[in-house]
Amino acid sequence: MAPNQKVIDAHRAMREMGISDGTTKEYLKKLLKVYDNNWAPIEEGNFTALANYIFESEELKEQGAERVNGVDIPRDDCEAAPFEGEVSSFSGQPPLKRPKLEKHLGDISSDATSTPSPRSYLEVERTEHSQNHSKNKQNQSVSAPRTYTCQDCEDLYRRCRESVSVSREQKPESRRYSPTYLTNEKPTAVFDSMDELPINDSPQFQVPISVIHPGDSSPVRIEGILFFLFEYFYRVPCNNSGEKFEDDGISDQQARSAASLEHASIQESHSSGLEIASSEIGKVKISLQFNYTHVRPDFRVPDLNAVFKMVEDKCFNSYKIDNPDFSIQKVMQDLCQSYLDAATEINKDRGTTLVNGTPSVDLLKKSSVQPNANHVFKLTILESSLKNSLNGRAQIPPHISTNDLDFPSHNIQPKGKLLTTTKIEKDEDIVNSSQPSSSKGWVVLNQNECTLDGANPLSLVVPNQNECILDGTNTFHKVVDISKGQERFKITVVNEVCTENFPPSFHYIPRNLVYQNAYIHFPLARIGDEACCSSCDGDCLALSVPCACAAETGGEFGYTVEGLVKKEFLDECMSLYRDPKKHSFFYCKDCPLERSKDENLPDKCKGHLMRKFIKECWSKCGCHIQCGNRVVQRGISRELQVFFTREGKGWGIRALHKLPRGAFVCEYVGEILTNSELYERNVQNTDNKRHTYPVLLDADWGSEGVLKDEEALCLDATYYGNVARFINHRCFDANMIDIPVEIETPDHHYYHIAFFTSREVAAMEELTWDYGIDFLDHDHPIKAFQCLCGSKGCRDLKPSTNR
Ligand SMILES: C[S@@+](CC[C@H](N)C(=O)[O-])C[C@H]1O[C@@H](n2cnc3c(N)ncnc32)[C@H](O)[C@@H]1O
Repeated sequence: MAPNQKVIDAHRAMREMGISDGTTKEYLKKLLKVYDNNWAPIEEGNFTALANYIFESEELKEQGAERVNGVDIPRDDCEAAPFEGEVSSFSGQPPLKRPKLEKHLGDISSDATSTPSPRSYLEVERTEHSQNHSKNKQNQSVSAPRTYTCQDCEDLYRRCRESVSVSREQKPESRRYSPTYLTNEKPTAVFDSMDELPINDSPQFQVPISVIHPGDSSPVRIEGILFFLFEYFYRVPCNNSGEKFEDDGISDQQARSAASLEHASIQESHSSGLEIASSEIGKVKISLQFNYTHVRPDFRVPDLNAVFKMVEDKCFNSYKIDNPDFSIQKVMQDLCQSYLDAATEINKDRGTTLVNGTPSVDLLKKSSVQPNANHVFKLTILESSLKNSLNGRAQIPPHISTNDLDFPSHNIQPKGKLLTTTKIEKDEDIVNSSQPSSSKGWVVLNQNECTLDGANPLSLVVPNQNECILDGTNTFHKVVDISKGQERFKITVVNEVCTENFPPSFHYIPRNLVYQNAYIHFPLARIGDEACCSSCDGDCLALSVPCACAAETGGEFGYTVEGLVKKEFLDECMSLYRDPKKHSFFYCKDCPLERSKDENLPDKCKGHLMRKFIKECWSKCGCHIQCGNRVVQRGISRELQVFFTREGKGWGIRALHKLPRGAFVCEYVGEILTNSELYERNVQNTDNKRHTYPVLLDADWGSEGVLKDEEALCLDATYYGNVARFINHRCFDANMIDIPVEIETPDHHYYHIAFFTSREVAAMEELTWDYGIDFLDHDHPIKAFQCLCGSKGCRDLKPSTNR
């Protein structure tokens, strides 16, 4: 049988990184098992997931054994490995009771309190996370280990990665080719504004297991961009001489048209380098230089715009940047400006100190560029500036902040790409494009011409990212990006009200993560042809007859071409909320919620409101990621801000710009827990003084028969969550509504909760949601907060001291 083309491609990509065919074969087999033979996540980003898997598995081997959460496991398949953290099923006190149905204006005197509520959103008083952690630990230590089977490979791989990420905290990261597909670990961004802040209650509990998100793509990495820049700078003239380009996403046509553009003379370039960007006042410059004595005779300096265009195309492909304003030139300018900012006035103004306190001038003297030596490119990058230019999706390479890291450097060879591993020393290279002395030509990003105070300013300096800005009165605080670069737009945090600088610590995650036992497994084989549109192409919304993915919404797509929820659909969803009696509730025969309260003697199901789902296209569909039926999976597309409310509700969120009705704001993201796990968590934390943030995923429990515990799920954003955890409650006329969205799986026990505006929302107006709390339910084990929503139809009729 002829070898599969994908297998060939995988081997080729790995070879380029110096990985032998034997090694590739070994790990590719394992990874295919992990992904149920789904090639899409493996192929993504030129087989990034495979490269990471190999590097990290090899790293583990070097440590002597593969370990899962600290426990040695057999190297081959990690089978039969017990691991810490498995907890036997919990039984004990009853868990949280669901709030009863909300009342609405005009219906306040109805008997709605006796009807069930669609959602649960509860407050509990808690103290530090650390208590939680220690209790969890105690609990785990007495639990029975579980035996692994092959079916657990995916989870196992993720757990293996967890142990890797733990060990990374103790030693520098190494040989990490690019960000992983499986993102269960703590984000590796260097500039971690929240982490830099003086918060001492950082959550310490077990890191949850990641869920692969359909919209995953490699985060933008600056060194990746620079590599592309080298590549195309050199390759344009190569093609001119008739050599064939390797296929890496840039078409021959593109390359040829770039190659045919006007070339400058090589001599000119050598004498001054080719300047590609500079800071505003021109003090910091980036130029491409090459040693013409070694370069091929056909080498001509290409037109820079053509090179930029090629790199941008490459970035669009590799990083799925969908910002039309993305520009390499802008990135490079920001790089220069950030270098200058970081090194000079800006840090002084902010009173921040550079992490590396060595004056850059001294460092530069040490590493001035030698004519024929390995040339290095060094810079200092401020996260905020770079992220701006990439619309918030940039990730500063982790090696910038660590010592002794290896990462593949890009040697340009006449015949195309060759990736080698270059040792990176602190205060040394960021990008080193030098090549072995036997090589014929090289292209270097060189900061030779940078001058600050007359000295060559080459240095690696990581500025403090605690960008809390304090005015004279100490009442205005601003955190640059609470999402730490994980969302397309940065999400600032401001307090114009008091001196509370920032919300209590939590881990920002842009997508849901499995905590432990939740059964989230999406074999593509489970998605039948009727539940996807494999024959579609491009944008499904442009079809004259809607495809199969519109079936869930009655044969019409839920979204308009502008990306808004359709009026009719939104109206229906809102009426379901406003007047739930008109719509059906379902009553489980064996309600998982009641079961989790008392397994032996569960109460009767109180009922769950059937919800209307939107179904988005996904991996098995043939359409493009930009298809109009993929809104939630593309993530936050509006500029949001976390701000301190004046009414006493704590932090809330708002949009910086006006939002039309039906606009997607954000998804409710948190850890995916089973109901028992949530119950356990709450029982353990009843004496603590912290809020919990659970939301049930019960929108379709009725259609499933009897749900097992691991299928009855909820989201908890207490420790891991996104910006949605700051959305405050409003009893009546909230300006957002939550709609269940099916993306990865037609099984509705796991789905996404997406917030859409229920009316036009003005810029800077607080975004609110009706949690569905029954403030009159005095039997509820957790006391509801005193509502300060201020709406005319506020359901909290308790006498208030604050209102
Ligand atoms: C999901 S959090 C919202 C963010 C929260 N304000 C914060 O500072 O982190 C839910 C908590 O916010 C507070 N909250 C939300 N809506 C409120 C309201 N209408 N009135 C008073 N407090 C509210 C309650 O303490 C509630 O438990």
